[in-house]
Amino acid sequence: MKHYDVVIIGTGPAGQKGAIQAAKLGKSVAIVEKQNVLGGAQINTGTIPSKSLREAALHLTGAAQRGNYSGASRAKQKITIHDLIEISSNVIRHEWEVIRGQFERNGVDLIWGTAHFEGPNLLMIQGDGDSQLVTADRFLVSCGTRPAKPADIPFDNDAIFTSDGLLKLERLPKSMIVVGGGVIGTEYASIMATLGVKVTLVEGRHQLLGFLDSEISGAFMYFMRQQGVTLRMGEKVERIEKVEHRNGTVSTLVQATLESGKKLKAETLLYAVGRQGVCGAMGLDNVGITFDDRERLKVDEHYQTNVDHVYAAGDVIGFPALASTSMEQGRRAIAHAFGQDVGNYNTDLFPYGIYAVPEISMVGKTEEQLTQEGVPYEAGVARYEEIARGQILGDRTGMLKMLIHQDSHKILGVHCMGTGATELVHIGQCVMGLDGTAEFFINNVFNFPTLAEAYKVAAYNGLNKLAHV
Ligand SMILES: Cc1cc2nc3c(=O)[nH]c(=O)nc-3n(C[C@H](O)[C@H](O)[C@H](O)COP(=O)(O)OP(=O)(O)OC[C@H]3O[C@@H](n4cnc5c(N)ncnc54)[C@H](O)[C@@H]3O)c2cc1C
Ligand SMILES: NC(=O)c1ccc[n+]([C@@H]2O[C@H](COP(=O)([O-])OP(=O)(O)OC[C@H]3O[C@@H](n4cnc5c(N)ncnc54)[C@H](O)[C@@H]3O)[C@@H](O)[C@H]2O)c1
Repeated sequence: MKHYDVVIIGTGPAGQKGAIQAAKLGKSVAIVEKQNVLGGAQINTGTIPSKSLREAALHLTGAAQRGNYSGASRAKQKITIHDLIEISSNVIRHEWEVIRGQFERNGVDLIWGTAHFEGPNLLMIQGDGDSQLVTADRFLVSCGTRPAKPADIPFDNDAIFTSDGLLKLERLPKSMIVVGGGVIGTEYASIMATLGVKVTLVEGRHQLLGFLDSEISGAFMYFMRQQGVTLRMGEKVERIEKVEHRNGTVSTLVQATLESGKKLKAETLLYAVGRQGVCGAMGLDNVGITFDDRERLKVDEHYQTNVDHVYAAGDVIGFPALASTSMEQGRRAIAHAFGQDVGNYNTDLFPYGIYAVPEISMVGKTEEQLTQEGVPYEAGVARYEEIARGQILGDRTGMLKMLIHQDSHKILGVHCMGTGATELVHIGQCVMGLDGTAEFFINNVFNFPTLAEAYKVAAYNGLNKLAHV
């Protein structure tokens, strides 16, 4: 039986970074994966495929340049699902090679199979036809989550599907009901609308992406409607079924019945109301670790569970459940497990990137939070239509808002929507992390023409308003 310093369960972003960190510390490390592919949801069903699909949709429909070239920049008249999936498959294949190469170069043992704890330090790995036992001093549980799939919904991966099933569609549908206006629902609803699919989005709350600054989420809802998406806000789906539809010929449609009694019909339905844990089947009771009703593990600030030698990171520990945060959690968990100090960790400066159409990103506080906390601030706003690069790109709708402390002029939050928002936000994040003020943007020269000029314009705008206070 082989013994390791640490065994990691799951090759998603948390597991990958944990494994490499352990190897860099000179530890013997094995990583276990139950699927027949590397990379977890990040590479295979979540982040990478959805972002590749978005890029393909923007390119093939010409939507990215629509402001300047109207319909003329459409790269392909009839877009098929194959066109959309092709780029995604290439990126995924490349990512598998990158991860495999990193494991090989760093001496990480990759074991294919499903991990199950048989005792506090003993793991059974059930492979395809064979099984093996390994022991380790420490463990990192980074097994991720799966889409929530209530038993009363007739999922068939053809007409009714989760975000995993959407990637296996054989054709681009004419219409789609999207249930859930969280990040997955809004990203896919806006991507599908860009592709010309008639989308109805049903969300139980009255605001999409409620954690965003309300000016941004309000503007985003406006743009969604402009793209033709029907938003059914404050409505809950009660029942989902397939029904016969007679319109000359007989076809089958999906029908969603809302609590309000409304019935919606479409060719397809994407169910995106959150994710469910998978650690329940891992034998954690043999180690003395408990989990909640959504199979999430509780950890302390070092990602240590209630059993000292078992750490957990990534989606399995719940919020914020992002690839970006999972990577850092995995690295930090392993560093702590082996007594390595990794310094400060400013969780207040996590950025959020929403890859919808248009793209949205934020870091720091929203206007609503600052008002509630009684922090005096001013908002400096720049619109892409007054930024030369925004004009060149043909993005007439983008904006960047910087929240500036009224007295110290420190940056308290950055909220951005439009081309490049998810990249642009990091400039603000750096200035915030280094305790900078709005004057930084005035007193430094930026490349021109760039979207980064929006920071300068927003700083001028905010400071000018403050000059009158
Ligand atoms: C549609 C979609 C889009 C997303 N977009 C973004 C985005 O744009 N940006 C972002 O930051 N995040 C995004 N996310 C979230 C991101 O994908 C997850 O936060 C991230 O993948 C979680 O990483 P993880 O390492 O915790 O787990 P996962 O990536 O879920 O990996 C867990 C791995 O563990 C394996 N495993 C589970 N149980 C066992 C077992 N018993 N034995 C062996 N192996 C096991 C699984 O097979 C899996 O490969 C998106 C998610 C979805 C679904
Ligand atoms: N760009 C990104 O960072 C990104 C992209 C996609 C996914 N993710 C991650 O994936 C995870 C899952 O995302 P998600 O969107 O599935 O979950 P979510 O929990 O973020 O959103 C689910 C939404 O569905 C609504 N809802 C629940 N039941 C409903 C019903 N019966 N009828 C109508 N609406 C209902 C909820 O009010 C909520 O707004 C999140 O943790 C997210 O962080 C991140």
